[in-house]
Formats: sequence, structure tokens, C-alpha cells
Amino acid sequence: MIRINTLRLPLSNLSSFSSQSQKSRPSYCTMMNYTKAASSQAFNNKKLLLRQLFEKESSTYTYLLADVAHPDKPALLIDPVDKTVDRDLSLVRELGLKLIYAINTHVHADHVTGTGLIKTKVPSVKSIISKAGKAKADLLVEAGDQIHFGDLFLEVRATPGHTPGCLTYVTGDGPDQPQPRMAFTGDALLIRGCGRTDFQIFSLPKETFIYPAHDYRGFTVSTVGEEMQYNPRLTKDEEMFKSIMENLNLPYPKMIDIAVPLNMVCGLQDLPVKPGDASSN
Ligand SMILES: N[C@@H](CCC(=O)N[C@@H](CSS)C(=O)NCC(=O)O)C(=O)O
Ligand SMILES: [Fe+2]
Repeated sequence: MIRINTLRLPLSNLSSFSSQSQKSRPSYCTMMNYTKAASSQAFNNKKLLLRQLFEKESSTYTYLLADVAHPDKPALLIDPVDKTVDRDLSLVRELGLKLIYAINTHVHADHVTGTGLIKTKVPSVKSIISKAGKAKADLLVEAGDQIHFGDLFLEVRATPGHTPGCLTYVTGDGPDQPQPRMAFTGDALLIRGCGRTDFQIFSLPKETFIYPAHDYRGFTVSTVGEEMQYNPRLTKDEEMFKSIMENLNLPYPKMIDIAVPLNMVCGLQDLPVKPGDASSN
């Protein structure tokens, strides 16, 4: 069981999340929270800093989140790419944040994760990935876990389908957490598309923002409601969905033979072993 800043919650019914707290919350915006992606949406939270970063070769989004109301400004990165680690760490420094977690939504096939490289540059950072993915990381999480940074947290949802260990990280539900909620969906749900998806993300409130790991057409953010209505794959019945997914005709990912073995070990071939350190990376 993960205990470092992480609290296990038994969630037997993943569809039981309520949007109760949203109804009683005032609506206000702050420039502190301005991001390209969120600028056209209501974004009523004073604590969360969110930046959506892009790696163009693999069309991957990396997300930087921080609790900027907390004195330490603790931060985390979701799906960092090895090629853009220096850019991401510069931004963390410029914003005066303390990076504590480097997180993957799944074992990527199209790029090498930056989590291992980040740990060589900022050794206090802990890497996180799904227990079900069978990859190495400092902390292995599963559905119901919470990843805390300052007074904010991400809830872990299992969204297998694209890979067996795919996770979606959802901002916490509660009076002090950002509203509407945001779901960082990895490749399980893309905007108007999907990797190889399940349907658990759609049990979230319709106004929940969707932040995927990739976009191939220039979209940056969507909502659960929009995808339920307009996603051309997930609005079909099961037979049609299967037929669409079997006929995508996507090329074999260029990086897959390099990326997958490396991503099983945080993106590093030979991890530096520190004395007294058992196996973590
Ligand atoms: N051409 C790219 C790989 C593109 C690809 O296969 N994307 C994956 C997500 S990355 S594992 C996917 O599921 N795409 C769904 C879609 O509809 O595009 C490469 O060679 O790397
Ligand atoms: Fe993927």
C-alpha cells in the first residue's frame, strides 16, 4: 500500500462520484490559473496552477500541476517526455515550484518517458505509475489511491483498454479542490477519439475537463459532456465501435520497440544505484 502523500480509499463503485460540491461553489477566475487550454473555460480555483505543455514529435501533452497557495508550491508532472525534460524543469524553476512527483498515465509506446531522467536531475522526485502496468517506479498506484500535492490531490481511476495499466488522474472532489474537475486521461480518451478505451471516464460529471495525453489535430481540452455527445467512436454501439477500432489502420508506432522496454524502467537503460537504495527509479 502506498503511504507517501497517498491515501488509499476503497472505491467499489467508480460511478458514484457526485458533483454536489460544484453546486455550492462561487464562480470566479484568477490570472494565476490562466493557461492556453483553460482560458476559454470557466476555471474557478485559486490554488491550482495548470500548464499544458506539448512535445511535437509524438504529439504528446505533458501537464504541470501545482498547489500555488501552499508555501512550498508542491508540483507534479503528468506524462513528461525525455526530449522535453529540460524545458519542463526550467519552467518548474521559473515558477518557483517544488517538483515532488513525475507521473505516467501508462507505459507509452510512442515516446520515452521523462520520469527517470527527471529523477537524475532532481533526485527527491518520486516516479509514479500503475501497479497493473508491471513497470518500475517509486510508487505503484491503483484505483482509489490519492496523490496529494499540498492541499490538492489527484484521484486515481483505472481506465484499462489502451493498455492494461492505463490510469486516469482526476482532480479531487471536495470544497477546497478545483471545480469543475479535470481528468488527465492519457490515451484512454482523446478529444473526439480514443486510444483503446473503456467507458469509466464517462461516469464523471459532464462539466469535467478532459486533458488527454495526445492530440493529432490541434485540440487542447474538452469536457466529458462534449465527448459523450460528439466523440465519433464512443457514440457508436459496440459492434460499430469494434469495427472502427479494427480499421484504424494506424502505422506501427515508430518508437515502440525502443520506447516500451525503456518505459518499463522509467525511460533509463541503466539506473544509477545509490548506496542503501533498494531498487527504485
Ligand atoms: N504515428 C505515431 C503513433 C500514433 C498512435 O498510434 N497513437 C496512439 C496513442 S500513442 S500509443 C493511439 O492510440 N492513437 C489513436 C488514434 O486514433 O490516433 C507513431 O508512430 O508514434
Ligand atoms: Fe499510449
